[in-house]
Amino acid sequence: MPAIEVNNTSRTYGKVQALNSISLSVEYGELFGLIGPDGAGKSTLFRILTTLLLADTGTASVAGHDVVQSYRQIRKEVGYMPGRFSLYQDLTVEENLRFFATIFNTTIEENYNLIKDIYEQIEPFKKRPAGKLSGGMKQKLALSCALIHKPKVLFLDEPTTGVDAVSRQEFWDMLKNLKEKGIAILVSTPYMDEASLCDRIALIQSGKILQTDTPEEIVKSYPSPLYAIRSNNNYELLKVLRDKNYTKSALPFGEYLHLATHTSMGVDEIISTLNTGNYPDLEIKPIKPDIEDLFLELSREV
Ligand SMILES: Nc1ncnc2c1ncn2[C@@H]1O[C@H](COP(=O)(O)OP(=O)(O)OP(=O)(O)O)[C@@H](O)[C@H]1O
Repeated sequence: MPAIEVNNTSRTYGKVQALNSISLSVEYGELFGLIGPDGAGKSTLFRILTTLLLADTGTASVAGHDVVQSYRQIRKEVGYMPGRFSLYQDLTVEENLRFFATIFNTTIEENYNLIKDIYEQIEPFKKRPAGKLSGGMKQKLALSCALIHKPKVLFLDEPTTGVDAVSRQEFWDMLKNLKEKGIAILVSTPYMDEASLCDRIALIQSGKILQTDTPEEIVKSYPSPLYAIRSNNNYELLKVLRDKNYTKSALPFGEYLHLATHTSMGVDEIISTLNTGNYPDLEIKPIKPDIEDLFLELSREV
């Protein structure tokens, strides 16, 4: 039986359809990413799976227990790191951890093995109030607190939002170690670059899952030839490209434009359609799509 199973789950808030018939399953030892922008419905799904919110329709089970009938059992067996860290700001690092251990009827010592690698990094600051920690340290403490009762399933809602790049990388390394211990991990993120660090991902937008697969397969399913283009006037170039009949989509991506074409074209062929005098430093190269390209492609179809 999967660690998490969701079948046709929907939830509305008034007129807002936050989740629209979501289905997914996550195995033990799997790191599963829920990838989507703000407002996609990620937190709503987390709240349903951690038994804090009821779905309107559909069924879901976590660690083999139904989220409605066996909510007490689920609360004992899962760890949850909500979007905004759930730490007590006035309590010290050590007091926070002891508090979470106590409410789950355990001790720091009993499960120290599971959090050792993470907690060791913040232990030098154990007398510091949680409110005075950096973002990266808060994140490590929140993860330690979510793990202290040895959960079978871990829910992490945007754990890396607002955390510096080095801490983000360290955090993903920690998740890899945890899944190797057999814990199922459902993690949400708005950062597309983090998607490739998951075993499988679901792309979610406006309450709907657009696609579920491994990051590699998701990227492979991108349907068009793709080029990165840069010039001294990307704004105008974007408008020009969007008017070409070979263009399927043209979108800004940092300092480049990503151009998807209906059929495969040589770089020279594309250049020959542009008034190159207007773009003295034009640069164009075929590229492999990444998850963000696919996400935007799928979003266009919704
Ligand atoms: N309590 C609520 N009352 C009304 N609407 C809500 C409530 N909670 C969420 N929503 C709406 O439901 C939709 C999904 O929100 P949700 O918080 O699940 O998304 P999210 O992907 O987690 O994004 P975020 O990171 O912004 O929280 C959004 O349109 C949001 O405005």
